[in-house]
Amino acid sequence: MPVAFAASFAPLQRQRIRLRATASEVLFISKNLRVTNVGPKGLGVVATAPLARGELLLEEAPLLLFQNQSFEVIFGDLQDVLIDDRAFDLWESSLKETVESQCDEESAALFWDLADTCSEPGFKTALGIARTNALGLDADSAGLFLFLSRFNHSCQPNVHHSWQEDRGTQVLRASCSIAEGEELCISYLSLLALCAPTRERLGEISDRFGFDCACTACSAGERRTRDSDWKRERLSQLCAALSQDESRDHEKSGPSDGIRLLLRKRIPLFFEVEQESRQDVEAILQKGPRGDDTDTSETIVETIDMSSGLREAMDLLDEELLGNPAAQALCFFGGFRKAMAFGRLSAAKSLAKAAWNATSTAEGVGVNLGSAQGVSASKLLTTLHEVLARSLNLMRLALVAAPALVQCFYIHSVDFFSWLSKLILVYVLMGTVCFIVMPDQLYNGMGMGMFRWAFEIFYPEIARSNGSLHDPAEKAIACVAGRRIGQLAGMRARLRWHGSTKYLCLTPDGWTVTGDEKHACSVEFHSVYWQDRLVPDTYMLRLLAPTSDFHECWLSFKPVNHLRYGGWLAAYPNEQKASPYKVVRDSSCPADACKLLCAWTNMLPPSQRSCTGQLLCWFDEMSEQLQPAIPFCTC
Ligand SMILES: C[S@@+](CC[C@H](N)C(=O)[O-])C[C@H]1O[C@@H](n2cnc3c(N)ncnc32)[C@H](O)[C@@H]1O
Repeated sequence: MPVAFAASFAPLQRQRIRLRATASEVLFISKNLRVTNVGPKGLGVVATAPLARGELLLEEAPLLLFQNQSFEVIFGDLQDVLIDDRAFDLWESSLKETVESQCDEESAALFWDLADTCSEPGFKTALGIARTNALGLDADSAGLFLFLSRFNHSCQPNVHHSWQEDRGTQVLRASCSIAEGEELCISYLSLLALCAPTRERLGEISDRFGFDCACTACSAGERRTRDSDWKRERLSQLCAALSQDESRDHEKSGPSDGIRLLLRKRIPLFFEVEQESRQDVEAILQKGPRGDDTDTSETIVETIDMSSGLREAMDLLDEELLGNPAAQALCFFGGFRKAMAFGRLSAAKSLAKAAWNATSTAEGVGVNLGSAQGVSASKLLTTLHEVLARSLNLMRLALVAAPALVQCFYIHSVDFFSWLSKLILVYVLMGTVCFIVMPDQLYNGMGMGMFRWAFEIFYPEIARSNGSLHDPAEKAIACVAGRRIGQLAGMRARLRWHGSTKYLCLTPDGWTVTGDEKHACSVEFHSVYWQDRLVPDTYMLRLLAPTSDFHECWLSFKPVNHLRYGGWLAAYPNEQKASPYKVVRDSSCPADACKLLCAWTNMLPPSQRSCTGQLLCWFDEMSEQLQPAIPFCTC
């Protein structure tokens, strides 16, 4: 029944979070991309300005989602049904009807404009367009994206695409530096399939996508192709060895930090170059690399130490896959797991960091905090809290000013020094009472960084703040978006002043202002290290404001002067000039918000930098349905 079939093509609902208010499903698009004719491949996307490695290029939600039966029929095991004319017609009209009835006019027109290399030349079918352009999202679903569909394939891709399930979008980032005028290509194949020899890749692309790949890697000369095939095979052996289960390594070789490569019997390239070494090579192939006769199986085993294996893998990745960060992340992650299994903690730590950095470059790991919407009870609480918080601020101000004011009445009746000493005494007493009664507000909200030592003695949990990575025994763990405050690195958020609908926005000249949601910029959390140690709960904030010249600059705080709290926020192109921010959730925060404190300003010498400071703004916890991001690339 066509109706039942139609229901299987579920066009995605409109995304709640939009970076650009357009009618299409494109949430972000770099202004440095252009769709143009790229020769025999048809249309393609080229860079109109140099692009940096890791730069965000596109974020797009699918126009159509193929799942369950529709996926199986068009891309999966049930494709055979389409050989039957009647079944083909039913599916074709069902997909057509879905496009026409459920997509807006502009999107439908763009859909019909997409390439169709599966149907007869000069004739387009909806199924042909879907097959030519849809991209696998996971093992049993695929999506059709209007802009992403213009990216051609390359076996040496310079753009990495990742499906970010929590946001329901494909995110594209440059995987290497890209020059102006260069074509931007993604890989339609998995990273593993990219390591196959050229002939196998060409076969797979032809079988699965119906075209002959004309990328630079596949159309290189015979010699270059052989060299490349050899390197890719070596790369896949290294990757396989790195991702192999560590427990098996232990069984075979006892605890060591070596990795065992299982080499297929093959004639390596140098064999053809150095004819005279033929006998040596044959001997090795017969007896294994060390010349022992123990391994008589089909494979040859080579054991190399992990660090040289990793270095070799990185070199090969640079040569063959332009230093693909997603592949790097997989290798580093494999290395990390091995290092953990071998008990090499410091190596594991740096490998985990390398894996995380590579993943951030490839995928910009993160989720968008968005704003908590539509819950009227929580809105009411928020408003109440806001009223209370403001009244409390007024009371604090009155309390701080009262002794000085009262004392002023007596200034004429006593000598100045006894008047001053009384005033100081009153303030010391007040400070002590506050230190006992409301220490967290005093420490976090009033810039008491210089008294950190006192807080560390009496209130270590406040000085450290909650949610820290460094105290696994901690009971009350503060979370934002389901993540501990110490683990926000890679996350993206939009900052909203608590209790208002005003967001952090950027002016064209790089200053921050408050504005409505439509103009809000996002920030990306980056961990802060001081003398190679992670500073707990503290992050550098990278601004994502694609339409501004200050896109991907760093948020920095500039105080008015040393005497007054307060200052300006601005975007700095240079990370060194930016200030870190500490995320805090203490008893003064309402249930759905955290505080963001400027952790230190660069005006202070490092020895005096503290983790407390000016209260800048609050940011809302994300709404429940968004999940934390996947920490490592899954390719
Ligand atoms: C998703 S579309 C890419 C955009 C398409 N070139 C266009 O004009 O809209 C996929 C089609 O582009 C062409 N294509 C993509 N990558 C190619 C490559 N490496 N070599 C040859 N053709 C390619 C093939 O015709 C393929 O079916």
